[in-house]
Amino acid sequence: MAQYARTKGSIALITLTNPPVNALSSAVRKGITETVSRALNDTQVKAVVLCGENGQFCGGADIKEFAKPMSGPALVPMIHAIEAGEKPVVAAIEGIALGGGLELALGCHYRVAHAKARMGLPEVTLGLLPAAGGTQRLPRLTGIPTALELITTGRHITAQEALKLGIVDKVTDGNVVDAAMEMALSVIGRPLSPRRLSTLSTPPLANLDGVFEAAMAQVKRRSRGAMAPVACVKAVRAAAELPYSQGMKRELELMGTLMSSGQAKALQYCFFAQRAVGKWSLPNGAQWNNSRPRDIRTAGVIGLGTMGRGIVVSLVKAGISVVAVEMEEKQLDLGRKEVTGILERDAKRRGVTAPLHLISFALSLQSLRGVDLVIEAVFEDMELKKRVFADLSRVCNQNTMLCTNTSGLDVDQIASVTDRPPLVVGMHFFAPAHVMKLLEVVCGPRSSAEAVATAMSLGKRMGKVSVAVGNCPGFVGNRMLKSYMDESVFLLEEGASPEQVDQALEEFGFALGIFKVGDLSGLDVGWRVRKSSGLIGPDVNPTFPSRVRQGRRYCPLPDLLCEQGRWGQKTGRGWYLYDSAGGRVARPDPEIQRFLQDYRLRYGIPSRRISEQEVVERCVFALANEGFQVLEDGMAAGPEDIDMVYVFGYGWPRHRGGPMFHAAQVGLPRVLQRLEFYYRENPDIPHLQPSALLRRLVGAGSPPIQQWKQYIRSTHSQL
Ligand SMILES: CCCCCCCC/C=C\C/C=C/C(=O)SCCNC(=O)CCNC(=O)[C@H](O)C(C)(C)COP(=O)(O)OP(=O)(O)OC[C@H]1O[C@@H](n2cnc3c(N)ncnc32)[C@H](O)[C@@H]1OP(=O)(O)O
Repeated sequence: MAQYARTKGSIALITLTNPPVNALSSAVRKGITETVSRALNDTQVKAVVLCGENGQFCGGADIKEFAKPMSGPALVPMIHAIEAGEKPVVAAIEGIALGGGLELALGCHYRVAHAKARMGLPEVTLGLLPAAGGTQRLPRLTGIPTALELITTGRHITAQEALKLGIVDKVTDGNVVDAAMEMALSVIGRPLSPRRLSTLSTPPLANLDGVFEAAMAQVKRRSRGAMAPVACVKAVRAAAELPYSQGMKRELELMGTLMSSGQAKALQYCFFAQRAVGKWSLPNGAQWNNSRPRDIRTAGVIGLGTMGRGIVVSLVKAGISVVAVEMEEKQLDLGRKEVTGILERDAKRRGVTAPLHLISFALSLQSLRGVDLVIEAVFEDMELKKRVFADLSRVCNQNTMLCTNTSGLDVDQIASVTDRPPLVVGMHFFAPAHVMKLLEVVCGPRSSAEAVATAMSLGKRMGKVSVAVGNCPGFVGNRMLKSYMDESVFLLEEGASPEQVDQALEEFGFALGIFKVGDLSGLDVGWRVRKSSGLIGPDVNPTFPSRVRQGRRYCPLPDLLCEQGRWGQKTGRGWYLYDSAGGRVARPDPEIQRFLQDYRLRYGIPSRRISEQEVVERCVFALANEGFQVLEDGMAAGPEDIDMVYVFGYGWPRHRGGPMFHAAQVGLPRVLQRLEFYYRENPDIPHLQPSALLRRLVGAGSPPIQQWKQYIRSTHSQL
């Protein structure tokens, strides 16, 4: 898995061969070890060039091997042998040099990169650190602040930035192997000691303590509860304070702790899950690799509210020409201003020109006649959406794909008013749509494979993680969210405060607690949905609203709050208090405490002390329990799909893998036992009743998450 050739007489060319990214599997490490030794021992060879086949230098360690016992030569001595060798070794970096791939290149004496190459040490995103000497060599080369930033964020850099930072010695537009050969020939005979990074000292830095303290504070703030960024700071500190050999010991020690951690397993699971969700399939056998997406060049967006604006920006940034339609002139002008502003700010940040020429604004659906695809983003109201789709069906070319950005309405019902149900799919974006990475692609029972393929691929083009989901109320994300939200308000009834629930969830790792999220997105949104679904209406006694609706426990607290005009940040008051309408800083509100006490008194609900454990278990296990039901109902293809929906759309802490992975990590028997306990205590909350799939999995001895699909008994799977 490393080829050896002697070229130009005195140059040995070693080529890594492990498609698609030349990951450093045990076979590749063996190949490199053997070929480097051969080159160093061949008296005809004066210099060595190391490259990767198929335009990729190296994607780093083989992540799949992390789950297995280590075999074959280790990376550290392999890289050390290259650096310590008496012949110059030049890395020819094309495509990518990531993780162990960049560490390998840092062990070489010179580095030449193609202008389009990208480099980085992304181990932190996998719950690890660059433990093949990366934390020790990079600070010696770039200085501590740069190394700290690159290692703790895992950010990829371009060849140009790498050149500026001194990480590569030369950048070429031409053939990188030829340029590396040329460099190799030119350095033969030059002293190698100054090129051995491990022998150098880190460049001096004033206020070392201050720099590391600030870095530590920053990583703790940014990635709450994640271990790897903290370990990365510690490892770089070792480079600054210890001789290389001791720094390497510290690097290994820190890596040892990370490698065996649940966080690393969760993050590596996420890496593969993110890729697995792109491999969708439908019950009729159509799937990602046998269905051709359409080439979308022009799109229409209807509705320029918050969602529509974000969708326009996402499409335009993907290079698609967009016709943005609003029915009222005032809304259109507002939308135009907002969209233009977002694109201009983004372009300024990136030092490019805003692609405003790609957008046109219109007041009539007629302007959508010739577009390839339309995304409707009007108000979440079935009758309104049906009217829009019936109109689109009349106005648009017969072949235009019609997509609805609904967050939970029946896509098939919407499709039924058109003349082309096979060309209708749901594209559920998350607010703000130009920022959030998740796209739920809702496959209606009549959506064609071509339509699904097109929506999935369009999502990818817009930089989204597209997840195919079934057509049920709330789809995957919002359907599960209901159990989670219900639990959080039930906890308030029983004695908790919004800040107590939020704190427990934020300590668990959520970016924001559920009540802060509610205030941010607007409490009136859910209020409207509850009204339209019949949960609130003329039958409900306004002075003493019932706590049972549609046959299950119901908490009227959010409705009572909305009736008081407490709609969240937009009104300056919600579950929290804000300085003014639109304020962002949440403060606990004593009025809410009184409101909750009065409520409990009125309904005779005894207030009790609720532990952090109960908050997390009831919210998170209820969420996962609904996830099992989603799987059983065939609305998600597998646990990975659910987990990616939560990681990319709902602020779920990535280092906990997703709700389904978390359940597996906690242990399915424990999750089952806690749900049984809470259900016994609250028999009026059906979503606490353990799902049949969870019971079956426990009965089968809790197989690994990758095998769960075998236990699903869905008879009408939509995926
Ligand atoms: C007691 C303790 C002892 C410790 C001893 C420690 C010794 C030192 C150990 C380790 C140090 C080094 C660690 C590392 O290097 S960790 C890996 C770092 N590299 C990365 O994180 C890169 C990951 N890959 C990517 O970011 C992307 O894949 C990409 C940018 C390379 C390419 O992107 P794209 O073109 O979009 O393609 P895909 O992402 O779809 O990937 C294609 C295909 O390739 C698979 N793949 C990619 N990278 C790896 C990899 N590093 N290992 C294994 N497989 C990889 C990917 O999964 C896709 O395959 P598919 O899932 O089957 O579709």
